[in-house]
Amino acid sequence: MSTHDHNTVQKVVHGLFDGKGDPTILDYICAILEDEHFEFGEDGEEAFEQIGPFLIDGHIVAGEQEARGACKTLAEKLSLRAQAAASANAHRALGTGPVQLAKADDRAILYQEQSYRHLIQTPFGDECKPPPLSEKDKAKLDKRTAKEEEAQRKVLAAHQARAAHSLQSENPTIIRNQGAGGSRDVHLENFSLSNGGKELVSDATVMLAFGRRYGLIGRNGTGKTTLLRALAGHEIKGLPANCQVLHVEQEVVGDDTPVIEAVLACDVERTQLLAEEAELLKSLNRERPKDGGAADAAAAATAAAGTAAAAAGAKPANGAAAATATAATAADKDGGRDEAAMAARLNAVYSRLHEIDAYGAPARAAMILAGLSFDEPMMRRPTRTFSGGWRMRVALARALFVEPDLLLLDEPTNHLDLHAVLWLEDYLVKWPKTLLVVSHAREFLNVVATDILHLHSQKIITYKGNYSTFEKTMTERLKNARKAAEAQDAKRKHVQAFIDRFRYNANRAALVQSRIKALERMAEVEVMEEDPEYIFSFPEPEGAAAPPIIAFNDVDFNYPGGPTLFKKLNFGLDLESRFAIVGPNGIGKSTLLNLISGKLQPTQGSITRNTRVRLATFNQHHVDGLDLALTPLQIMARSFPDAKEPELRGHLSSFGVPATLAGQAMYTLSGGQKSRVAFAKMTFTKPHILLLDEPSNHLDIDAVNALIQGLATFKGGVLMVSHDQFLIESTVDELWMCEGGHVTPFHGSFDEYKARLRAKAHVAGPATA
Ligand SMILES: Nc1ncnc2c1ncn2[C@@H]1O[C@H](COP(=O)(O)OP(=O)(O)OP(=O)(O)O)[C@@H](O)[C@H]1O
Ligand SMILES: Nc1ncnc2c1ncn2[C@@H]1O[C@H](COP(=O)(O)OP(=O)(O)OP(=O)(O)O)[C@@H](O)[C@H]1O
Repeated sequence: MSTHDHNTVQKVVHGLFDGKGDPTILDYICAILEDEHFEFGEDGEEAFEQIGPFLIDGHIVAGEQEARGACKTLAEKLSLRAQAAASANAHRALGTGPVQLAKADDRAILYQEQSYRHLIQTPFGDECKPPPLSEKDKAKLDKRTAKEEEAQRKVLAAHQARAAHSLQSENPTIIRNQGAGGSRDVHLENFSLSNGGKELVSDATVMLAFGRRYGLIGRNGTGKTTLLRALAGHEIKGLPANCQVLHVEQEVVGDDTPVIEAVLACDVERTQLLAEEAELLKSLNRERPKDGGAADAAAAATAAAGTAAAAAGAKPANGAAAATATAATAADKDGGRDEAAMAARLNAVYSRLHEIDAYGAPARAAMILAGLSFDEPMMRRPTRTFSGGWRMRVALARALFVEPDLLLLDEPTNHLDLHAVLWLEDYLVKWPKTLLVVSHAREFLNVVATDILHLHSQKIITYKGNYSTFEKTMTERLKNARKAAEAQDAKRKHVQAFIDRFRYNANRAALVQSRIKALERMAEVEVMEEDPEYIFSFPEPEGAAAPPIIAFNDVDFNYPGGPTLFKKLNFGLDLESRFAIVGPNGIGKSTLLNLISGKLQPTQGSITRNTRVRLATFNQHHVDGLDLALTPLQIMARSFPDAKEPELRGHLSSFGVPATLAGQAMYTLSGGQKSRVAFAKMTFTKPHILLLDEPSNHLDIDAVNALIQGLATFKGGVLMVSHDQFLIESTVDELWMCEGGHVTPFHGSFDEYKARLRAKAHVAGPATA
């Protein structure tokens, strides 16, 4: 426990970190240490858990090791045990000194206030209320809260600055003629990884064989993204220096570059050669050969229109031959030596352009972009005109175009519509190099992965086969291990019984001895620790609501100045409704949810809504909108000031946000962990209708199962936009198709819907496939 003596803590902390870091952060750390319930733990271990991230992210210490050392020192100086020893010494040396009662100051008031806050705010609560706070104390409390929040924001800002710096990477570039000779497999041996002082991977060994496609799975927050980042940064031993690793993590920067150019720019050699060609042609006063650069636009247009054949065959008739002719003519006509040299160089440039398939590049780039749902006009638009989600697709297109030795993708299907997911699956199946993809989408993993890497209990185990095979193997292994453990246990008991029975029997002494040895030799059968099961518990809607809950009557909608998105929509929703809306990006699915929720109003027609009905929406904007500086508990307390802390904690925990996570700043949470907080926030009002926009994005496979179970027992209506086949098939009764301004039921299964989409698309493979 802490001494919670304000002055001592201030003196020790400021003395230890003299001049380092932001004083506000140091004050915040002091406030944490002064908490009378603060535990330092053995050698300051618990202190490290709590203040380590602030020390590291606030740049007060250089790294984890220094943070641990500092926490140990703080424990030695400030823990109650240390204080008791010090005071015993002081007592012996000085006798009893005056006790400064006045120092049981504002902290005590604050803690009293904080622990009673909910009672104070519950006017009719029957609990015994503490005496009301004076205005002065209230002001003190507000000041303290503001100060703490300011410190939290500074820590967040420091973290964001560091993250932005470490993510600043060069544009991905095609690297040719590399890695010739030698094995292109990657052996990562005995590596460990941690994040914010939390050990995520411990002493793991992983082999990535060239040409295989690995699906990396594991519960939210186990460290998958951390592993990809470490690989991309070449921070793990065993990754050959010449292995080109590309991690698609950040969207491309928005500027005036047209989308297709942003992709083509990755072929730096091509760009340089084309620039040199232009220079040489200018100096030689020549025109560019007809079928050279002009092929770019035509190829882009054709491929974008979906003619994949054109993507493969849009090379110029013979750029090099044309160049030879140009060069020869130049040399003959002018006879100048410089000109001849330039012409020869131009010839070499054309040869190389031809060799690297420079004229096929625009078609290839366009084909990839088309697969990711960019139409031709979109390919010509500057990247700055696109939203983050679309710029993420440009980043993905660039990586596919570059074709690195090791491609790292982190939940790529989250950013895509079903059309694009199906295209990507088909494209990756033909991927000629090594792929490591984090995904929670079963179908995607079933199609794409040749192997599964399971990150669990800080270990990584490789399973051959796709996700379904992994699931079967895992279940089988667990069953066998449990059986073996039971058999071993029975055998032990049997041997032990023999020993107990004949222990004092001199005739059997030798036998007993040998059984004791046998018992010692019997190894424990290791049974993999199973993750705790949980379900998302959606509270029962509060207050009866008679149908019709929501009815659309001849609803038309368009954004001001925009095209008509919906025409004469007529449908109703009630507590029994279980629908999923499917349709391509930009067709209006989110708009429809906004019309239902009342965020948008129809331009024609009307929507009637039962006024007693509570609707709750979950979408990525809600997840992204959570204040990263605050903890999940603070977020809940702000949104629901009348609720009591244990109730908020319980609710967070029912969505897989346990106590430790509830007190961690949001910015330290993984994608899936953040989604759970958004779920908890959304459902706290006990809504009647859930409007879920891609709810399974970021959730791990067990969490999706938990969501499915939760929705199965939910007593209200559900309308979701999703491309997650497993989720849809497990939760909804009907598919609604958003198409041509209408929303109509699709009479068929999800597989039939997919077959319909696939029939429309045609996918060409990667360049070297
Ligand atoms: N400062 C910090 N303090 C404590 N824990 C931290 C800190 N920063 C990160 N973490 C933890 O490190 C882990 C990082 O997880 P990472 O993002 O690699 O997980 P993931 O497996 O990719 O998760 P998801 O499936 O949700 O994307 C999380 O458990 C997170 O809570
Ligand atoms: N606030 C807005 N103002 C003007 N146009 C908008 C606005 N929001 C969306 N749009 C446009 O309306 C169309 C439908 O958008 P919406 O987001 O509803 O589509 P969606 O089917 O949900 O797409 P996605 O699957 O990408 O989320 C798109 O063309 C979009 O650009």
